[in-house]
Amino acid sequence: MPIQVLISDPLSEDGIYPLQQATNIQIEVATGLNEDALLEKIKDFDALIVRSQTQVTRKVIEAAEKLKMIGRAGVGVDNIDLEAATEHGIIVVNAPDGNTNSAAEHTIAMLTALARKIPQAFNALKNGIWDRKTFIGVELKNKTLGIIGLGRIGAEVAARAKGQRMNVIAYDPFLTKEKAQKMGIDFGTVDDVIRAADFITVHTPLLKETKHLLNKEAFAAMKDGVQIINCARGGIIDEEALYDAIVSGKVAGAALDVFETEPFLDHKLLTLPQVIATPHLGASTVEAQESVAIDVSNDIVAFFNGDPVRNPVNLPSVSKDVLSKIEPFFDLSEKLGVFLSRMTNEAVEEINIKYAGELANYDVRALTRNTVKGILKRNLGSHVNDVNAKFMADRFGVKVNEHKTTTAKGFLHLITVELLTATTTHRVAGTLLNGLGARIVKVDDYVVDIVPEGHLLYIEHKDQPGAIGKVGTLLAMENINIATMQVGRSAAGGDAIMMLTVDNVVQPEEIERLIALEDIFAVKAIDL
Ligand SMILES: NC(=O)C1=CN([C@@H]2O[C@H](COP(=O)(O)OP(=O)(O)OC[C@H]3O[C@@H](n4cnc5c(N)ncnc54)[C@H](O)[C@@H]3O)[C@@H](O)[C@H]2O)C=CC1
Ligand SMILES: O=C(O)C(=O)COP(=O)(O)O
Repeated sequence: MPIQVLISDPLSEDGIYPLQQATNIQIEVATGLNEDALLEKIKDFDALIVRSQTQVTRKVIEAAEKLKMIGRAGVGVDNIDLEAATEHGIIVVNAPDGNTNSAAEHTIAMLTALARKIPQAFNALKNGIWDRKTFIGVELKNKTLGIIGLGRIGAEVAARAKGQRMNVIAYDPFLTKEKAQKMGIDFGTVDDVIRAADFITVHTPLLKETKHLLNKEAFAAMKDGVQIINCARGGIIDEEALYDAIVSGKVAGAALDVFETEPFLDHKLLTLPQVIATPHLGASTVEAQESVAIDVSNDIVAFFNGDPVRNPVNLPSVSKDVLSKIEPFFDLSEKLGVFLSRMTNEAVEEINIKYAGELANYDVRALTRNTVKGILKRNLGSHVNDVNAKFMADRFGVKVNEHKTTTAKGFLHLITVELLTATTTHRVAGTLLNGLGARIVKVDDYVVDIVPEGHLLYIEHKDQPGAIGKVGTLLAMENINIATMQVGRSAAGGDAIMMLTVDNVVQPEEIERLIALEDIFAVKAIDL
């Protein structure tokens, strides 16, 4: 029986030739299916290829009895329930490089069209109006382009904007001063970018952290007359806030390719003359479509031939033997990474992971990948997983070192993770206690005993009478219940930390209030 591949979104005919040539593969193209039709159809297929339209929900995955692989002919996998796919052992691959150029070119096209009001002028002309007054534009030269998210596409946009003689300022959690200097651009925080830019373009994935990154407050902080471009994902910009900012005159224009809900029709943003829009066309070129289709097709052929795939998004790859020894540490190793990632906002330069005790006898690379994933996922979200964690670290120039020693100072096993940035080093150690489960036993130089679960608060403070009380009182005022609390100090009257487990998520404004307390130096909320 040949391998059945369903293509449920429009794909380049030329790009799928690797599938057409494979003698063991049969292809069916069925685009525009609604969920019910897809639920029915998917039952018979071994592989599914999609673009951004098809919503590969948990329900679809659960109905896909034979499905072993999903190919995303493009970058964003936010239309695929990765967790469900992984749970069901379905490998997801994407094509992260094939449409970079097209998306960057589309962004520049939108930027230029926006600055010179080309769509509006063309529209008027089509309607028989020869109007040379209304459509006065602005030059790009010497203007500042703010880029939020300097990955593949963001970096290409930066290079092209420099060609337009624009100044570029960017923010990306992986952007360091050296990298920025090499690219001939400025770098700063999101706030710096927002305040400095005449045009702002976003190129991040849509994540919890990037959802409504450009919101009411962000628009208020921008220059008057700023112009906005979104060719990344709907939802990074709060569409309501954008509408208000345009109507109030704060934002002079916006060019949108992607929307919170697609298709994007009958929306009030489209009634504004300052808004130009395309229907998610960033990757819609002959070249990009051929390239992404070739990439996923090759990966599908490779996978069903038992060969390694090039662009796995969620592929687990641990031998059964090793798995039985290290599996109990999977959750802990990732949580140590997540914990550390919350302790600094600076670009990560190096990660050292030390396995002490019995663990040192095993191949722990899968745990290392898990920890690295835990660290990187703060900024990469679903773009990073155990399979591509090491690759992502390499891509962002983050060194990952694994160390082993058979002595674990009183513990049967101990995993110590160290995270280095340009100016700071943070360390956290964890273990599994026989019958008691996972514990974090050290944070920097402080000995602790924390169950790595729920909502944690890490607070640096001065060892001073009343410091703990102030924190307790403020949290009580905010109606946040403290479940557990531990303190550690370097010396009496010196630096100290509090580690609290609380019953609710601590909101950013509550953190601000804690930081404002006397003798409190740093507060980090860590959700595990
Ligand atoms: N309109 C379209 O048709 C297309 C849209 N896209 C979308 O463009 C986006 C970017 O794609 P790529 O550049 O290929 O991805 P990438 O993974 O190479 O780059 C994303 C960058 O965003 C950064 N980032 C993550 N969180 C951030 C935050 N909070 N603030 C600032 N930066 C943050 C990451 O560090 C990374 O460098 C994706 O959402 C993708 O789906 C991609 C292709 C076509
Ligand atoms: O690659 C991406 O992330 C895109 O947004 C492109 O989407 P599309 O394949 O054109 O539906």
